[in-house]
Formats: sequence, structure tokens, C-alpha cells
Amino acid sequence: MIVLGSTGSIGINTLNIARKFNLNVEVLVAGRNIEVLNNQIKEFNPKKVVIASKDDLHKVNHDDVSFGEDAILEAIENSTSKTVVNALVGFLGLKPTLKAIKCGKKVALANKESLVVAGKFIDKASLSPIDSEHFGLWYLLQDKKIDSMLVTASGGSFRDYPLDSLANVSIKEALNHPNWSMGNKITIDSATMTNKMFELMEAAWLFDIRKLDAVIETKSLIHALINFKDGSTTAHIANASMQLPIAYAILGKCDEQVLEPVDLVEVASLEFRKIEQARYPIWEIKDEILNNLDLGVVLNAANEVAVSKFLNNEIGFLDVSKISLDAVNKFNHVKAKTIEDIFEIDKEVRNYCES
Ligand SMILES: NC(=O)C1=CN([C@@H]2O[C@H](COP(=O)(O)OP(=O)(O)OC[C@H]3O[C@@H](n4cnc5c(N)ncnc54)[C@H](OP(=O)(O)O)[C@@H]3O)[C@@H](O)[C@H]2O)C=CC1
Ligand SMILES: CC(=O)[C@@H](O)[C@H](O)COP(=O)(O)O
Ligand SMILES: [Mn+2]
Repeated sequence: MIVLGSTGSIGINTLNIARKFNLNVEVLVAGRNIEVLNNQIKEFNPKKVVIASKDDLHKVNHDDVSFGEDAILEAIENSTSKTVVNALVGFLGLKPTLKAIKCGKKVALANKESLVVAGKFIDKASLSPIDSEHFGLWYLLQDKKIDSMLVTASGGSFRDYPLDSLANVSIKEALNHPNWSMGNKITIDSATMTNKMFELMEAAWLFDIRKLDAVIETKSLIHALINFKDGSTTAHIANASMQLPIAYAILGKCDEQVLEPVDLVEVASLEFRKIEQARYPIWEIKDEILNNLDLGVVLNAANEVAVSKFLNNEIGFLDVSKISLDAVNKFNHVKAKTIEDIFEIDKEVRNYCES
């Protein structure tokens, strides 16, 4: 397989699964963490390596290493692997998703931004979702009439903070997720609840359904629920680890034990909370976004600019959602007719939010 983003949180978990199931790794793609990459090269012996920057080429212990976005696309095109794990973060992941599908490969998709920004131009039949909630929904599917689908949210880093302290929280506090160890960008998305907005859009594209909602479950043990027409609800319960979703997305099925089962006596109790707009201002546009998935490219571009500014200490935490809400309001008319339009709109929104 090909692993895009091998040095990140999902990438490292993917290689844990490759090790456990003895899977061949043909290509590794990473950014700037060359030390971790070199260890991965030593262990998995890939044929080809791609990194982000020309400046780091000399540090990589491999004879066939190239750099940059075009090199990622070329590596996909020139590979024989049937599966691409896309664990890149952000809009950067879109072109590789499109290229992999065009080359007839299956995409084990962690990069939810691909679907958020361009769901209508992506062949969903070529995707296997890695996102834990969508894996959970997929796991729960039965040949029965579905009424609605629910994903859970942890509530993020500030779920228990007093509301009047949110304006002054630090980057370090924002990166302190209660249940998951993930990359910085998604951890901030989780704190603002934008991650859950993205996940509702992702579910809409993957399962062709609009009756979707999210609820906070503070232990991240229940990942997804389906309400069936007959009045019953099923829930996907598993310990908070990405290895199970990744194993299924790559292997299709899995009968070996990947995780310890949840010990309900040890868990003792679960707590559910409503997602309140006062704490998560982005939730104000949930219905607008679900009724108009074309806005995904706008929300994503604004959010990427805003999260990057927050992590660079240029704006406060509450400004992240403010920037996204302002952009969605300003660009609420956009409708991409072609995939090229997606790249244009993305650029336009970024320029607006940067200025
Ligand atoms: N982490 C999780 O548990 C979950 C993540 N996801 C989604 O999965 C995706 C990845 O998330 P996560 O693993 O947390 O993110 P990380 O930030 O941990 O990892 C991102 C990966 O992308 C690489 N990368 C960044 N920029 C470039 C570039 N220009 N060229 C090549 N490689 C690059 C990084 O390289 P380097 O580190 O070497 O710079 C790293 O390997 C996101 O879309 C996220 O929303 C979804 C569900 C759960
Ligand atoms: C592990 C995973 O799938 C993440 O998307 C997770 O859901 C993020 O945590 P939140 O529930 O806090 O958004
Ligand atoms: Mn998720």
C-alpha cells in the first residue's frame, strides 16, 4: 500500500497495522519529520519516498526520494499498490484522493477534508472511511430502513471550561484533547466543534443521508449510532483507538483482535450532552451547511486559515469560529460546477480570510 502522511498520528497507527498484519508498504509520504521517516524506511523498506521540502532531501536515507505535491501524485500514478491510505491533513489531501481514484485504487480515507470540500466530485464507492464515527456507521449498516444517523463528539479541550474563559485560553490548553492523541489541526477542530461539522458533511456524502446529528459523549466510547425506522437504535462501541477503523479500511474485514473489548463494569457510566451554540458558535450554521454541502469548501478554507493563525499565536481561540462564520456568511452563494471551481473558491476564500 501507499501511506500518505506516514509520520502523523494516523500514519503511525497505519504502520502499526501494517506491522501487525505484515502488509507491504510500497510508498511512504511525509512532511518534515525526517527522523521518524527514516526509522519507518528502515523497518518497512518502501520502493519510493516523497517528502514536503527540497531542503530535507539530503537527510532522507533512501535512493529514490522526491519532494512536493506533484511528486506525491506521480508516486501514486507509478505505483502498483491497490490501496492508498490518505492521512494527509487539510486541503492538501484532495488532489491525492482524486489521483488515487483516477488510477483505480481504493482510498482508505482519513483526510476528511477531501469529502468536505469536494464530496460531489468524488466517487464514494472507491472510499473506505477511516474516521472513527464513519467506520462506526459503516459497521452498523444493515439491510433495514434507516431513519437517521448520529455521530458522537468528545466536546473537545474546553468542554468543561467556564464560557467566559474561552477568549483567553492558550494554544497548549487547546491542544490538550480529553480522549484522543491526534495532530494539531484536528485537535483544534475538535475544540471548536468544526470537526463534528466536517463529520456530518462527511457522513452526508458517504451514506447519502441528511437526517444527521451529533451529540457529546464524554468518554469517546460510543462513536456512532443509527436510528432505524422501526424505533430501534444501535450503537458502535469500542475503545478510543484508530487502529480498528484503519484495519477495516485497509483490509475490508478483520476477524483478529485489534483492540481490547470495552469493559462496561469498569466504564460504569456514560454521560451525554447537547452541543450548545454558546460554547461552540460554529454550531449555529449546522442546518445551513447540511442543507447546502457546497459550502464545505468555504468553511474548510476559512477554518484552515483561522486554525493556522491561532496556532501561530496571531488570533484568540474564539476568533477561529468567528473567521469561519464570517466567511460562510460572505460566500454563501458559491456553487462549484467543476472540480476546478473548488480550487478557485478555496483560493478566493483563503485570500479573503488572510486579509
Ligand atoms: N488523528 C486522528 O486520530 C484522526 C485524524 N483524522 C484525519 O486524518 C488526517 C490526518 O490527521 P493526523 O494524522 O491527526 O494529522 P498529523 O498532523 O498528525 O499528520 C499529518 C501528516 O501529513 C504530513 N504532511 C503535512 N504536510 C505535508 C506536505 N506538504 N507534504 C507531505 N506530507 C505532509 C505530516 O508530515 P510531518 O509530520 O512529517 O510534517 C504528517 O505525516 C486529517 O485529515 C484528520 O482530520 C480523522 C480521524 C481521526
Ligand atoms: C478519532 C476521531 O475520529 C476524531 O475525529 C475524533 O472524533 C475527534 O474528537 P472529537 O469527537 O472531539 O471531535
Ligand atoms: Mn472522527
